[in-house]
Amino acid sequence: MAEDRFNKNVVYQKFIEYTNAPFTKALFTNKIQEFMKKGRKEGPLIEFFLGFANEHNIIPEPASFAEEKSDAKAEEFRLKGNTFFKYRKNVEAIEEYNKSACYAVSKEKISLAIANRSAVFFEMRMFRECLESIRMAREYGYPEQLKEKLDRREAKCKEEVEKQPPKGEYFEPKIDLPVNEKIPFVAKCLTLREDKTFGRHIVTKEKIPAGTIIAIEKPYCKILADKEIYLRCSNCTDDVSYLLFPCDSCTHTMFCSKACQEEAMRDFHAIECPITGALFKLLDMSLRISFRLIIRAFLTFPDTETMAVAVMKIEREKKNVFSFDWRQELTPEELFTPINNMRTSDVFFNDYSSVTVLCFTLCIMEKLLKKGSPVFKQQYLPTREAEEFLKFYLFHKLPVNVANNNYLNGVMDSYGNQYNTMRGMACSPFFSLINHSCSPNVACIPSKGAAGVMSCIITLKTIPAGKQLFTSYEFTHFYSSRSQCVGRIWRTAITSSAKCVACIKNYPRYNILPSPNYAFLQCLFTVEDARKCFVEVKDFLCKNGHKYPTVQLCIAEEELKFYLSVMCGNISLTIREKSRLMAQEYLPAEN
Ligand SMILES: C[S@@+](CC[C@H](N)C(=O)[O-])C[C@H]1O[C@@H](n2cnc3c(N)ncnc32)[C@H](O)[C@@H]1O
Repeated sequence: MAEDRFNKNVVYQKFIEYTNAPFTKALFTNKIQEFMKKGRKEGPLIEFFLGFANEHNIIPEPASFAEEKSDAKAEEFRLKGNTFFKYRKNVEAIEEYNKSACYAVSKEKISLAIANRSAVFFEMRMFRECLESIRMAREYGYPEQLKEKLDRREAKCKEEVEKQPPKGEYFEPKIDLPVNEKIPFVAKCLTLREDKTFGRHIVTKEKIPAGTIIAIEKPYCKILADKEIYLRCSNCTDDVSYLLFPCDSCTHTMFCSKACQEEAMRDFHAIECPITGALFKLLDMSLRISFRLIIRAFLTFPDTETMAVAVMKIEREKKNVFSFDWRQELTPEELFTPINNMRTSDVFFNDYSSVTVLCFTLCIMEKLLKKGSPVFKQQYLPTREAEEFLKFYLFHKLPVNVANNNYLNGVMDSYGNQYNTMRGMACSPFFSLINHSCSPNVACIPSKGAAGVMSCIITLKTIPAGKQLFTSYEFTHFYSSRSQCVGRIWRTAITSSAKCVACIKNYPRYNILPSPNYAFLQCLFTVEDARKCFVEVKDFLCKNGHKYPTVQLCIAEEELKFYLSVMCGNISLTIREKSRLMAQEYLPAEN
């Protein structure tokens, strides 16, 4: 993805050059200061930035990022996949084959790519997955003259499946405490409070022991990490690379079922499809989920005028997740209400660089929607007033959206790096009410439920009655320094006066966990092993929590998340394959 990073930088780099050049810097500073002084009239500021971007031709046309499907390109990716496969780089091979299917125009090329994918699953001894890919290759019209090869693979696969134990069941977490009557996905003892220091926040009315599952929530919106787009379903984010088939129109989107494809079309993809190339090249993951939240906001309403009126009412009423009875089916507008009413600190708008980045991002997104997505333009931008509304909505909601997302998958490796295991980001109405601390007492682990990926919230520490819940938005004190907490204005907008106990008490930094590499060990644990370890670690945290912070307790908190993650089947193909190779190298042969 180095190429993508470069492209993202090209646009931002151009802006940054102007921001730092003496003459334009003075111009920018002047405009931003004016905005800060004059009771925050954002109109002139937005117009200034949009005019500037236009005049200096900073943002390329969205169409220039579009990548046409082409059988020739598809063949290139398939051959690249073959090379990876030859050198046993299996996950990379699957990625290339899926990419090949995405770029292919003809059904035959799609079927060839998918048939090659089945060969990789065979090699990885994932026979059930291999059979799924064979079935799909046939559906796409695998050529008759090559049929024999596929038939042979299928027959061998069926033999192997017979020999394999049935697929292990994953643990479907349940809330460990009595649940809120009206919000069955949240424990009853959790309640919403609000004050000047913390804004809205969640407090427990009763003591909760460490290792307790306190909420299991369906995210309102999710997005895949860049590196996952040819390995996971764009809609449900599940790790089902053997089931993926391409979007009919764009080259960056795959689905695992017709149901997911339809849901994605309804929720975001009809708008995003013509600009997927630009989205990946211009926006990082946290901005992409913010963009998707904007799209979902519009799609909640038939037109911009209706939306503008509804948003005013929604903001006046200030409803949140606790304002609804979730036992009933909520309307799209009701589901959207707590999301629209998410908040971030106002200090964001007092910071020169945050406002500058916000304005750059607004310019990019406005252009993507206005020039790149005909469906959006036709439905939501028919008049000047509608265009104005979009700009204001972007300006006010982008900082909020960015501050209210969380990573999906938080198991760190031994260097405190969670990117290895990251599937993407999510935004959920209840979890977005939990404030940040570098010494968190809760964490969110993705789990699988009947309705797709869920955010499972678990306590890491015993929380006394009356105390607030905190999660870590980025790093904890044991991986990173204090300055990384208070300095993260763009993401959290936390002022130095905000109460983060780890920062106030200057909790120590331990840096590295002792295990060789957590992420890659996941596969060596069975669900049963993980469950046993989970109980032991939970017990350790409950008995020793009062001694916090110690290195053992910090490790135990990471372990708790790790074991729950294994129990929930949160093991990506990349990690599974790395663990398989590690096991081949280090463990005695089976026979
Ligand atoms: C995910 S929301 C948390 C809920 C938020 N307090 C509210 O009122 O909706 C993130 C925002 O909460 C605020 N926040 C988060 N952690 C905080 C803390 N430790 N102290 C004070 N404010 C915090 C910041 O404004 C941040 O942008």
